[in-house]
Amino acid sequence: MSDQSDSAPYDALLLLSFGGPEGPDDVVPFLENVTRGRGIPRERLEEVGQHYFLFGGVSPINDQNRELLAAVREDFAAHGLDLPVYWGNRNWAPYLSDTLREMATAGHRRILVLVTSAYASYSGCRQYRENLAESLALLEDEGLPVPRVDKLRHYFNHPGFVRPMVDATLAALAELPQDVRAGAHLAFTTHSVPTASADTSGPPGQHGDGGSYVTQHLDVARQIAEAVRETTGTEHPWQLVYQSRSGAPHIPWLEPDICDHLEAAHGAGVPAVVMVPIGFVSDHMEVIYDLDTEAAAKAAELGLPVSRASTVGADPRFAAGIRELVLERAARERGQAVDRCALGALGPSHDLCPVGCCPGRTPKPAAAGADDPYLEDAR
Ligand SMILES: CC1=C(CCC(=O)O)c2cc3nc(cc4[nH]c(cc5[nH]c(cc1n2)c(C)c5CCC(=O)O)c(CCC(=O)O)c4C)C(CCC(=O)O)=C3C
Ligand SMILES: [Fe+2]
Repeated sequence: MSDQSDSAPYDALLLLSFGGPEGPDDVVPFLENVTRGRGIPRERLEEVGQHYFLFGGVSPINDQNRELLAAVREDFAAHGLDLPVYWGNRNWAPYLSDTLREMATAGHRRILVLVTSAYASYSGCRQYRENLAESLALLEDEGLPVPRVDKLRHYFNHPGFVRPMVDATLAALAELPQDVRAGAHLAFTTHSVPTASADTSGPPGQHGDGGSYVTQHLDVARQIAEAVRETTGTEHPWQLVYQSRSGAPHIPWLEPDICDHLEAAHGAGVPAVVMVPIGFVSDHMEVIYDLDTEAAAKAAELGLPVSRASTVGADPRFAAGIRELVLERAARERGQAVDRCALGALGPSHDLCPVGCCPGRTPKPAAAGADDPYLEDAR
């Protein structure tokens, strides 16, 4: 076993997230940051801006990341792990490049990165790796030392992620009226992405038919449904569905959408649905608008009872899982053999994204993978 407090060779952990607006004046510039060069129709942007304005122009995501940071720091301290934890975002302050500059200036040279997305996909993995490469290039231009960055493996099947989601699903089931509870179906939801992007998610050997993105979500959904059956003694039929689609209508994205699914379920006589947003790690805007507002309104219109499971957020078990993943990776970087904890059928994910993992539409340099331009030593 690895030393419980040895995170060497790493000297810092970086929480890397999406970012969100913190007031009405932030909404438009935030959306411009998100959609720069991504060809999202103008009407969709105006509509999404309204989602934020409905909540006073504030996304809950930044506060949720502050809570996660606090939980991770608390967990590290309680376990004698002396590793500073920083936070940077792709689309809003604190911006990744500012945080990395601060880290490099503070003397950090080996940085481990945790992204707030548990799965393989361009948006949830490679795009963050591109953001890291861009920020490192900026440091280089500024004449600052360029730290080496590594990214933690995908944690979708780590108990620190799965166990809180099981409990959240049980709690959401318990919220349903008793007379419809036993017949409830589970709708596991995640962000829709273009099918072309899903099909090329994960390492090249896993491309095709939804790629790693869909396979990994199905693995989590199956585990949660199975754990719920073991606990309640009731088998709840389940399906993986999608939400938050944003592309132009002629481009195929993963389907069915949660709202269409609710309508179909109601039409088929399903008495209630529990929505389980396994695709997200906190109850941010995609959850509180797309599920709690839009899908809930659809369900109310249909007269279909629904409830929604919470995401892991700052659950102490998630923080503990992050510590375990940090210690695991540190030990492996030191050349030590360690247990690599993973539930479900897929096994622990790769440490280093191989060449061709989750490609974008236009090739860009990406850090923290086999094709990292800043990786001097062959690994
Ligand atoms: C896979 C995935 C995740 C999960 C993994 C992860 O967490 O990273 C995710 C998370 C999030 N997405 C978020 C917000 C947005 N995503 C957008 C647009 C898009 N997302 C995409 C994918 C994903 N997105 C894609 C393929 C697009 C199309 C444009 C493009 O190809 O890039 C847009 C533009 C407007 C629109 O919705 O069309 C917004 C505002 C927020 C913040 C919420 C908050 O503020 O609380 C979060 C956490
Ligand atoms: Fe998104």
